[in-house]
Amino acid sequence: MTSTLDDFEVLSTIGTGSYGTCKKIKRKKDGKVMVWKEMEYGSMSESEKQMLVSEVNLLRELRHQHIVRYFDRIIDRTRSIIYIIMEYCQGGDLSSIIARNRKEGSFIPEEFAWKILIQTTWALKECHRRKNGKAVLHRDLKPANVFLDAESNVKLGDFGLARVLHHESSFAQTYVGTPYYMSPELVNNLSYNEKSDVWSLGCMLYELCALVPPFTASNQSELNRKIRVGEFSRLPIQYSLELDLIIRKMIQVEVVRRPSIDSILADPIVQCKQETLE
Ligand SMILES: CNC(=O)c1c(C)[nH]c(/C=C2\C(=O)Nc3ccc(Cl)cc32)c1C
Repeated sequence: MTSTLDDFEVLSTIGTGSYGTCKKIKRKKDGKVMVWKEMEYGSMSESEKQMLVSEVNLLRELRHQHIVRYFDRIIDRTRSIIYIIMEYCQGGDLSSIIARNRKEGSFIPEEFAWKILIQTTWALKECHRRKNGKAVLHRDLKPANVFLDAESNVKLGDFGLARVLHHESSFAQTYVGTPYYMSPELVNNLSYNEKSDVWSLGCMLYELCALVPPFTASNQSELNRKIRVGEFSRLPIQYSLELDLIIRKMIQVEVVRRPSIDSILADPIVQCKQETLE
């Protein structure tokens, strides 16, 4: 049965992302806590609206323990707002964790970094699996789009919608922030592919450990130059050679030398670390 706005009580606003506002809600009939992401679509073109609808339908099909669960959507045509109702992730997002650790001057434990690496890789593997012939590439993997449940397990969210809102007409209006994780192929205007998500995963894991992105600059052209060169500092010395090495492999400028999702999961160190998670 399709939900209506009256079925829910809004508890609080928990995030204002680049693609809309996230609110913590409670379903009145059973008290279940969820979230909805409000997205105003009035300024979208017809093709963007159609892409948004097909994107939401694609989200509906994806069911995985490390992907935020999609429950329903409500469309308020009088106010041109779509409400996407999804799973509540009590642990919040990785960007808040990075900001807190940076402020405290404390590094995250290595075992937590391995857990995020492994569970996010599993989530990307599911995203990249063909669904009705359509690959769902994340396109905007970053700490603000990776959430944690009450047991600090990864819940990948906001994927795919980036493809809709990156379209020129809405990109300029809604996209905020510096694209620190842009892959060399995107910088060089080449096509985006599964390994572009691997590049972003490596950048995200690097920032989770180093508390700064691998590439920083004061302007886009300098950032693009650094990304093309692909040189960055080793992780802080607290982290093992193995963790530094696998992240370094992901942040390879040459796509063919970058590991695939499957080869990351097949890595002996990852396999060993995964056993400790199970
Ligand atoms: C500081 N962050 C929070 O408190 C926070 C919490 C506890 N949950 C969230 C966000 C989500 C959440 O809890 N579930 C979600 C599903 C999809 C998307 Cl795009 C976002 C969320 C946030 C931003």
